[in-house]
Amino acid sequence: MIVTVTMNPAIDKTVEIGHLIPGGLNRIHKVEYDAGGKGINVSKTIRELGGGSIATGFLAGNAGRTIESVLKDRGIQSDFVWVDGETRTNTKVLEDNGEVTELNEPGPEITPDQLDELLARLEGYAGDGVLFVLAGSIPSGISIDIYEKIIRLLHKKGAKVLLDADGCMFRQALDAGPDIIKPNRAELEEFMGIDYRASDRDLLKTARQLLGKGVDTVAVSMGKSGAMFVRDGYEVRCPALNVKAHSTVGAGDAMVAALAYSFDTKNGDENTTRICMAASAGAVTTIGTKPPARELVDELMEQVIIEKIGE
Ligand SMILES: Nc1ncnc2c1ncn2[C@@H]1O[C@H](COP(=O)(O)OP(=O)(O)OP(=O)(O)O)[C@@H](O)[C@H]1O
Ligand SMILES: O=P(O)(O)OC[C@@]1(O)O[C@H](CO)[C@@H](O)[C@@H]1O
Repeated sequence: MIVTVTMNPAIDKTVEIGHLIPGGLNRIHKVEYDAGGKGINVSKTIRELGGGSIATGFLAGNAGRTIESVLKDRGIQSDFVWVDGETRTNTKVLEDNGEVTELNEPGPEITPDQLDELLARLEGYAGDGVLFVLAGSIPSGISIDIYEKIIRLLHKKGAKVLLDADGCMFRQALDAGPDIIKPNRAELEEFMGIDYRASDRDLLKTARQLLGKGVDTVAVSMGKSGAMFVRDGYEVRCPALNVKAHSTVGAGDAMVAALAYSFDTKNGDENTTRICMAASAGAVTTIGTKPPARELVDELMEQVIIEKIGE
């Protein structure tokens, strides 16, 4: 069983404009709305891949009701804690050259009781064979060590955790030894404390260090430069697939979904790598943060090139 946890869901409003003029009048020629937030995107992609998950986290207001109904229409079970206020709307400004400017809102305020309610629900789902996906930012009212706390809580119950978080939350959560992580290049560079572009060798070295902290699998996503997958006895790098990019937002979530789906279906290392590369490339071809279709993922899996790395 997979449970996705989105503490801070969002309606993603993708607006397409020719070229963004900061400080000027920008006319939008297309608008697209999606039920988003990282864990929710993961649930949507798992569904497309043919798997199932329970989506949980916090929802609020009309935007929250819209998200809940989108999930229902897609056949995704949801169990959110309802809070006051309004789930955020995140605006993604997509220019003709493919560049995306993201304007992400902070999200509603969460009270200690509401957080306790979510933790109780997570504990209720936890057990052997259950994978929790903790993904994305946290709304106000919640401290940055929350992912660390949740990982410890879930591990006590025998569950596994896939973490996709950035900054301090990523660093702090590592102390609890998440089982699978998917940092992108920038997140890993920040973790390494470097302000230059890390080489593959640097990234590999850091990924190996993370394995030493109790992490079982590290997937480093590197945008159009591809990805690296590192676990004990399996170290590979894959160039990105050649696809017609529309919006890269959510590509990382599709990779997380493929990792979770692979864990749940006990896919081997090579198949996991293939489906991760294919699902993430497929997500790049879709409008807004829509998941890639399974048929496309199957086609793209054939094109994945897996290069062994390591010394
Ligand atoms: N232009 C592209 N062409 C092909 N594949 C791509 C492209 N951009 C991203 N990908 C695929 O998607 C994966 C994830 O991308 P990226 O590293 O940008 O994730 P991310 O930063 O976590 O994204 P997000 O937070 O927006 O979901 C890459 O490892 C790659 O496989
Ligand atoms: O503000 P966060 O939680 O870090 O990221 C939220 C978000 O940008 O992530 C998804 C894409 O990965 C979008 O659906 C959503 O708007």
